Amino acid sequence: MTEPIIQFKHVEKCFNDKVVIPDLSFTVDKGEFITILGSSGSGKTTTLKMVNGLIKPNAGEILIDGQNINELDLVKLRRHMGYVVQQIGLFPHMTIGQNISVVPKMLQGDKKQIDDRVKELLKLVRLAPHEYLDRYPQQLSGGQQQRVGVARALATNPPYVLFDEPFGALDALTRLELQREVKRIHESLADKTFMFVTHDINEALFLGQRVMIMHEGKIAQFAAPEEIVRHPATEFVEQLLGTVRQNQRLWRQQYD
Ligand SMILES: Nc1ncnc2c1ncn2[C@@H]1O[C@H](COP(=O)(O)OP(=O)(O)OP(=O)(O)O)[C@@H](O)[C@H]1O
Repeated sequence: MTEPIIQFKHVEKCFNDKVVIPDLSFTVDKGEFITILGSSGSGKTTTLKMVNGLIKPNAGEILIDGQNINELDLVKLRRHMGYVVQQIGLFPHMTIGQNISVVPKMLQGDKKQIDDRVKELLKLVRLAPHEYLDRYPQQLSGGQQQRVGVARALATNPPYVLFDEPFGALDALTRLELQREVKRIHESLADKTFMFVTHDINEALFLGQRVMIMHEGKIAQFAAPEEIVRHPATEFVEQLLGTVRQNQRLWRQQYD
């Protein structure tokens, strides 16, 4: 049974009188992994930031677990939403263990429980605790830092995790490795809702159980990857898919 957990109803967002999102409606179900794909400036980050209340819409309704976001305590809401971004922002003077435990320490006092949780999270993102717990962020590679970012986002066991282009700055192989990890983590943690913004079509189709394709602030298509590939709903979606096909063709011409 599907259970709506994030709902946008006729949401509009303007910046300085310019309408960026004219009329956005969609529903995400509990436990889904949604990717949001679109060209630069199509409104992906704005949409994600409206989910955790960092940006307020000008009109329309946003419901989180059935409750209007305007009626929620935004500080509490954000503690229930992990957030992973490209500039992950680890505190340089804190160890990896301390970085992951910042918010859990604010919320509860039990040191032993928090220490155990941090170790469990490091294992989940495949960083051996005995090796990484006491290191400082600058002693980690970019990919390892992003793993810490994912662990930190999961530290309070949030029901939702939002990702904004988290792997955009990583090399192709590290990126692929982390995509697999995030997919595995989502599968291993029951009922967590993931929303993941990317402009990489391969990443979007690989990770998303459903992919929301945005174009100029509107949804061009919101469907399972197979459906998008088989039945692109608009010319824009066709063009996006065309970029993958073109790459495949070039690859074959050059090397087959
Ligand atoms: N704080 C702001 N003030 C004014 N305009 C903004 C602001 N934030 C975003 N915009 C504009 O809103 C539009 C959508 O921006 P958004 O960051 O949501 O796009 P995006 O799809 O995430 O793009 P990208 O892939 O480049 O990050 C853009 O035209 C952008 O210039």
